[in-house]
Parts: sequence; C-alpha cells; structure tokens
Amino acid sequence: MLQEDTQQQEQARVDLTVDQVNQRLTVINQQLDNAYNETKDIEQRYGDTTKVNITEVDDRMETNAAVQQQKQLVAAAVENEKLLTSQQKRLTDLVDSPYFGRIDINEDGEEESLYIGTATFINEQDQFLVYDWRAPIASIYYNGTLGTVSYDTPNGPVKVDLTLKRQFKIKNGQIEHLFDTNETVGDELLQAILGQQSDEYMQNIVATIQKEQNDIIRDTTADLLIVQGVAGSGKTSAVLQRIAFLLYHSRSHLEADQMVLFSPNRLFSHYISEVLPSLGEKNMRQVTMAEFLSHRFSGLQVETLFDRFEKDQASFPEMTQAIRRFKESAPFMQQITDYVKQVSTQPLAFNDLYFEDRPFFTKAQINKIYLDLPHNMRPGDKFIATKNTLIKRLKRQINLEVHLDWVAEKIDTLSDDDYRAIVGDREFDSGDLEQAFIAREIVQNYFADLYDAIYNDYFLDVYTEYQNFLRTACPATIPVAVWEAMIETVAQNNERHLVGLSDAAPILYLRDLLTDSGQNHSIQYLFVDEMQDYSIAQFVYLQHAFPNAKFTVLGDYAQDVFTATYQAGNFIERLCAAFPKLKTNQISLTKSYRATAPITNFAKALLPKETALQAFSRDGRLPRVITATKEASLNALTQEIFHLQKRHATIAILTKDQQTARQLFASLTPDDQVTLISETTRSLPKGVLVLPLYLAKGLEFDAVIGYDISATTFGQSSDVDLLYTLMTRAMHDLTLLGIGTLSPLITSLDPQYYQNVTTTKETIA
Ligand SMILES: Nc1ncnc2c1ncn2[C@@H]1O[C@H](COP(=O)(O)OP(=O)(O)OP(=O)(O)O)[C@@H](O)[C@H]1O
Repeated sequence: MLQEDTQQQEQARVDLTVDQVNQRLTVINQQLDNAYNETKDIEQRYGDTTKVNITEVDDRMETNAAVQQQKQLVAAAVENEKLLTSQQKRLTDLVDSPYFGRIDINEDGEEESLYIGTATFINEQDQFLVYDWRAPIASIYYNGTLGTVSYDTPNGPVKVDLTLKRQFKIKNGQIEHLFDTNETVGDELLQAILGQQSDEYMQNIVATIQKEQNDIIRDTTADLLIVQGVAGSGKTSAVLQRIAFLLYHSRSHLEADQMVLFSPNRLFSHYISEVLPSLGEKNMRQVTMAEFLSHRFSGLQVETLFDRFEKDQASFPEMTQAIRRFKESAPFMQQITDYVKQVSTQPLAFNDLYFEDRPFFTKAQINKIYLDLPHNMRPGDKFIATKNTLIKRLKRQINLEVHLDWVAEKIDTLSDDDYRAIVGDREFDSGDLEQAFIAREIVQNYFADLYDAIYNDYFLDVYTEYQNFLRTACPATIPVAVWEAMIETVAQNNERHLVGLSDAAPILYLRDLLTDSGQNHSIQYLFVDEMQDYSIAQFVYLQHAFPNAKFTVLGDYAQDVFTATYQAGNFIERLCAAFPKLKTNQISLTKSYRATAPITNFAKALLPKETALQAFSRDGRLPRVITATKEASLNALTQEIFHLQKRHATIAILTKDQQTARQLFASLTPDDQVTLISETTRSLPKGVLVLPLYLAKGLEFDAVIGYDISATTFGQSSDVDLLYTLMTRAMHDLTLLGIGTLSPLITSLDPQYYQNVTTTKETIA
C-alpha cells in the first residue's frame, strides 16, 4: 500500500494537469464557436452568390469563379471546425482521466518522470505533461520491468534505467487507485477492469496492454503478421490498438480509409466500432467476407459461410469435403495462374455482345481479335487490347451513325428539356458545331448500353471459362465422374445466378488475371480477424486484390467453427506455405483474459493436453452443467435464466445453428424479455439473447447458457471447436444445458471443472 502523501502528491499532479488542460479547453471552445460562426457566415454568403443573374456570359464566368472560391472557403472552414472538434474531444477525455501510467527513468544520471495517457498534452511552457501511449518512449511502460531497459528512437535503440513504474485509475479527475509495480503491467488494475460487466461496445485496453500484445501493436516490419491467440487473449483488442498505433506513427502518409478490417459479421463490426474513436482516431473501413464477395459479384448471389454451415449440418459427404479442401487450397489457385498463362493462346469463353436483339460483336469476332494478338503478350494486356479494339470499332460505328437521317430527325424533335440536358452551359462558335455535338451525344446515348457492356468486360463469360478451367484441374484423388458432377453443379448454380462459396475466390481470381482488373492499390494495411474462417484460396485472392497491403491476420485454430469438419492440420503452416516470399512474423498469445479462471479452465479441458493456454487468475463460480429430459428442458432453461438475471445484464443463450435458435425463441415466453439475433442484426441489446454460436464469434457476454449440449448435437470430435468457442464467450458465468444424454465431449472431462446438476427439480441457488 502506497503512503498517503504519495497519493496526495500524485493527486496534486493530476489537479495541475487537469487545470492546464481545462485552460486549453476554454481556448479551444472559444475557437470552435468562432469557427462555427465563420462556417455559417460563409455558407450564407455562398447561398447569396448563387442567386446572381447567370444569363450573361461574363457574369456567369465570374459567378463560377466566385462559387469555386466560396466552396474552397467552406471546405477550409469545415476542416478547421473538424480539427478543433477532435481536439476538444481529446482534451475533454484528458480532463476526466489525464493519464494511467507513470515511469521514472534515469538517462545518463538525469532523472525524469513521464506520465502516459491516451493523448499527448504539452503546456504553454512546452513541458510534456502527458505522453501519448504510442510515443516510442511509452513502450517502456508496457515492456519493461525495473532496471535497464531500452526503447527505439529514430536514431536507434536507447538504454535507460527504469526506476519506478506506477499505474493509476483516474475518474472525474480523482485518483481512484494507484499502484507501483515491477511487472510489465500489474494484475491489480487488470483484475478490476476484467471484473466489470460487459458492454454494448468493446473497450480500449491502452492502460493495461500486456507485453506480448504490445509486440503485436508495435510491429512495423512484417508484411504478414500472424497472431495465434487462445480465446479471450486480446487479439481483437491488440489489433485495434495496433491500428491506432499505425495511424499515429504515419500521420503524414496514412489515412484510416487506407486500412481495411475483415470482420466476422456485422454484429462484431458494431461491437468494436467505438475503440478507435475512444482513442481519438477515425475508424478503419470494415467489411465482412460475404459483403466483399457479393460486391465483387454484383448481381449474383454468393453463398455465405453461415448458409453453408447450416447446409452442412444436413449433409456433407466425404467426397464433397475432399473437393472443398482442394478448391480452398493454394495449389488450386496456383493452377489458375498456370491455366491463365497457357490459355492466352487458345480461344476464350467470350459472349456475343448484343445490340437491339442481334449480335453486334460475335464471340467468334472477339476471339479473332484476341487470338490475332501476339502470343507472348501477358494475358491481361491481351484482354485490354481486345477491349480497346472493340471500343475503337464501336466508335467507328458511332462516327458513321451521326450522319444518318434518324439522328437529324431526332434533333428536330428534341424537347427544350432534352436540349438543355445535352447542351448544358456549353458555348459553340457556330450552329453547325452545336448540331454536330448534339448528334454525337444522341448516338453515344443510343449505344451507351453496348459501350458499358464492353467497358465492364461483359463480353467475357468467366463462369464458362471457370468450368473450362475445372475440366483441366481434376486431382488424382478425386474420381473423374465425381469431379464432372461437381462441374455440372457449378454450371447449374450459374444458371440460377448463384456462386458456391468455395468457387467465389477462384472465379474472381481467374477473372482478374484474365482481365487485368480487380486490384486496389491504395489499401496499405489489411487486417483479418478470425483467420480460421477463411480459406487459403481466399487469402491468395486477398493478397492479389490488395497488392500493396501489409497483412495482419489473427485467430485461433481451436475456434475453427466452420471448417473443422473437413479441414485438418495446421492452418498457420498452410498460410505461411502459401506466401513463401512475404516477410512473416508470428506471435502467439496464450493467456486468456476474458473469463474467470474456472470458466477458462473448463474450456481448456476440452482441448488437447499440450495446448498452451493459461487462465488469468480471476475468481468466479464453477460452471454449471444441467441435464434435463426433453420435457423438463424448457423449465430448466427458464429457471437458469431467472437465476442468472439476478446477477447479470446480458445473458446469451447460444445454440448450434440458427434453426435451433429460432425454434427455441418461439418456445420462450415474452416475459423472459428475449431477443432473437440473426445474421442481419446490427447491434446487441441488453437482456436475454438467443443466437447461433457462429454469430457470437468474437463477442462476449456476462453469462452464457449453452443450449442443447447433447450427444446428438455435440457428439462428434469436430464439435470440440464449436463447444470451445461457445464456452469461451462467457465472462463471468457459464451454464451448459444437456437435453437427454449429455455430450460425451463433456462427460469425458474431469468433473472437478464443473458443478453437475442432474435433476431439474433442484432448487437453484
Ligand atoms: N491487456 C488487456 N487489458 C484489459 N482487458 C483486456 C486485455 N486484453 C484483453 N482484454 C479483455 O479480454 C477480453 C477478450 O479480448 P478480445 O476480444 O480482444 O480477445 P480475442 O483474443 O479476440 O478473443 P476471441 O478469439 O475469443 O474472440 C475483452 O473483454 C478485452 O477487453
């Protein structure tokens, strides 16, 4: 326990800091008021200017210039306002809690105390009252134990002596807790934070980042950073702090919209959406794989991971598994690369391009253009050259068409509105020139659909080409008849405008390689959460689609909910093998923070003995396992909900699939205040939630009830991943309800890990 005068001295330091921050805040508030009035003022003047008479040519030009100038002024004023608003927010946060850490260092005999918080604050005398947690020197706070430590500077590593490390919890400008520690970041504060109730939004963890998490956050060298972390080890938290870190260190050349996070579902996106704003940063872009694919396949319906999981529950034969394994592998994508190289000397699956119900360019004509090009040209260049030729020929046709009678007739009958829409505010030196301009516009409009079809590459039938490719790709392990049947299914799907999930990345890859398109060069960083849900083929495609992006990929192979049934072996090894040329760094997180120790140890017991997983030492009740007959199960569940509601605000009932969730929801009475969560749900309410466990990925709840953990539903060894994921969503309380016969995955565990409640008549404590 620290002495009282230490507490007083530190409180005085907090008061001084808060005082100076408040002074700055007063200035900023004033500036913000001025900026707001200025913006309003300019907007008003801008509005007046546009009312100027614009019938005279000179006036109009003048007005245009004035409008442009006003627009720039408005943009500058709005920008200034935005900047001030973000400063205001940052300072307001500092007033509440100016910092969370202090380090005392001795550098060449010179003693210095540094205070670490969410943002830097420099006072009028240029003293650093608070250092941003991302400043290079702040790494000492996270990495160092007392004694000699080093931190990176632009001139290389610097050694200093760390003599004190102090942690604070400050709220409303008052120190609530304060501890000195020799650990990297001490347990006491972490205990207090982790014991809190869950929230609709994930919290930032800057005050208590752990050493291994810090390595993830501050890695700047890897092209492919792979984080394998046990459930609840802070992977998602670390990656969000990493984004904040990267934005801070690359202010001049990196914007938040040059970063993309692939997240498992929309609920998750909502859950994490407040972390970056709480650190004063803009959010990166977020997308789910399903959204990304359906955007790239505009018009077609791409099977989602969730659809497929539900279908697999009904039937998933061994041969289908083998085909899926192959199509999702790196060698399969390599075969596409090889196919594209060789196919450029053969006819491609082109479409006839129709115009007014007759082929304008036939596929034979298009293939002739394509095949007449030099054989050694890159396939993508060849395609673009073909496209250019088609456009040139269409333009030639337009040049001929403008002189035809129908065009002159059309001009004569043009309404005033149509005339104005075509001519706009253009000026012509003569009537003839105006006539020629209008004629060209009319003809171009007439051919616009055809032009768009060429421009958007509709003349390539990539689906047929994909089937052609598949015919060349049957592996020795799969009987030809089975492979042919699969190709037939792909063709039928295509007829129905459907794309199977395992075909999606390969088709896009084939299309992009053939057409030299689909690459986004502006994205600098790409983050993939729940990496085990992605196929290697999808990673190959992502790497192709974002060629300049550095990848941070995180997940847990023990939470392999979607592919455990057909995919064995080490995911990370397969991933590394797919990208042998990338500079890779692997970090492993083995300590789990989310749940109480009894919950984590129960979940851990499911995994192979050698799994490195350590529970954070937070006390809690033993998980409960209830077994009930079918008839008594609803009653048992209701009682358990009632029992948990006394303690917690959010209780999630997790089922194996959506269908079970729907049925269960229908049988619960409205008195239970239950919400059914589905794939389209965007935010999580408080109360009792029913959802399939795959939608709960990445999320956490105060209490979890695993529903129907029975021999029939969780009886296979591949169900371990599902059950482990389910159990590790709980923070404070976990109950498993078995209906009929309890799952052998549970009965085979040492009963010391849980409290067994076999009779539902028992009065629940
Ligand atoms: N250093 C830390 N300080 C405070 N809380 C932490 C820390 N690390 C993790 N946590 C907390 O632990 C919980 C789990 O973190 P997170 O969701 O980031 O883990 P994860 O590894 O992504 O989990 P999962 O794979 O199970 O979805 C969160 O409540 C998070 O706030």
